[in-house]
Amino acid sequence: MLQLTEDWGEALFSALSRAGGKAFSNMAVGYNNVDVNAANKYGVAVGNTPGVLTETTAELAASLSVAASRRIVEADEFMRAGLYDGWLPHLFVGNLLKGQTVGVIGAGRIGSAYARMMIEGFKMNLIYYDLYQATRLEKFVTAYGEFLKANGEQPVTWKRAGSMEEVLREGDVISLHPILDKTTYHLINKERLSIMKKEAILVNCSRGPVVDEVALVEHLKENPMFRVGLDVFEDEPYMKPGLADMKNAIVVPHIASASKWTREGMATLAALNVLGKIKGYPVWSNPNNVEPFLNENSPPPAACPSIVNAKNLGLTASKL
Ligand SMILES: NC(=O)C1=CN([C@@H]2O[C@H](COP(=O)(O)OP(=O)(O)OC[C@H]3O[C@@H](n4cnc5c(N)ncnc54)[C@H](O)[C@@H]3O)[C@@H](O)[C@H]2O)C=CC1
Ligand SMILES: O=C(O)C(=O)CO
Repeated sequence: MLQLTEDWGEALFSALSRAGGKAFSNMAVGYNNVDVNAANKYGVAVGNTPGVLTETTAELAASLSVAASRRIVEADEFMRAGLYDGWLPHLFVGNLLKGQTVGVIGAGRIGSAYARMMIEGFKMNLIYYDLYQATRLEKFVTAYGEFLKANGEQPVTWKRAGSMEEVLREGDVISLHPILDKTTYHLINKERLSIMKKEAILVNCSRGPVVDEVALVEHLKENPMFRVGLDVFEDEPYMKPGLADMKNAIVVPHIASASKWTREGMATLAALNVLGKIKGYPVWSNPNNVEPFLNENSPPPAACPSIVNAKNLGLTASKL
């Protein structure tokens, strides 16, 4: 069972295979640290831990969105420094979320859960970009909009953007939730930052290299009302020079999945991936529904919860 901080490629899979190893599991849903082709070559099953991180990670993204919008960290530092002198009309004025547009790039499990939180919680309108249509999310926003309208409130709306640039231009708060691969490396760069609104909020709880962090530091310097909330960094555990000095950046150390329930669930799924393969179990048919593996009152199904290269290795799917 491995951490997402370890890079697994040809040399390690070859060594694992020579030692008789047949299975490996990341204790993470993202597996950009794993060379799956190399694992395929040596016949090693690669597990991950989907589903148990969804709400916890989305909640941190929502927390960063609110904290950045309302300048909570700056205000906290000001208070602790003994600088508060009494109420002032212009003290830490931030952005109202209600009625604004939330942009989501990568509307998969976490991106969709985050979108719902911002829509239900703050009545924001949605614009999203993904390679695939997020049908369930669209249906939810439509139904919620109708509910609000029936109650005499302004309905929320959704739009699937034809390009990422459309989201960047229109979003007031934009949260990044794609996987990291070569299509999403430096997805947010100097040019794309320049088309965002001057007072936009950018949140990244996906992977650090999705954002060109050097370009981001420059952008933060030039646009003091542009704010970011970052859980992940290009060269973890380090930050690019200058980022730590920026008042308009909130930075936390890759804690988006750090709730007790989630971390226990991740450990359980990772262990069951490996154990299941050793026992010769088939692969669970729906890795988006891993609840049956997490019930403390009944034994887990006789299956590996999530093996990402099951098809490549010709592993059988569970009929459960
Ligand atoms: N900060 C943290 O602690 C955590 C970070 N993560 C990161 O979040 C990622 C997403 O996790 P899930 O939502 O569970 O995965 P998911 O697979 O459900 O969602 C990823 C979405 O990104 C979309 N996508 C892929 N390439 C894209 C592109 N070029 N442009 C736009 N969208 C694209 C996919 O179509 C998919 O809908 C993970 O791969 C991981 O890297 C996940 C959990 C915790
Ligand atoms: O599961 C992941 O991808 C993580 O980043 C864990 O925090």
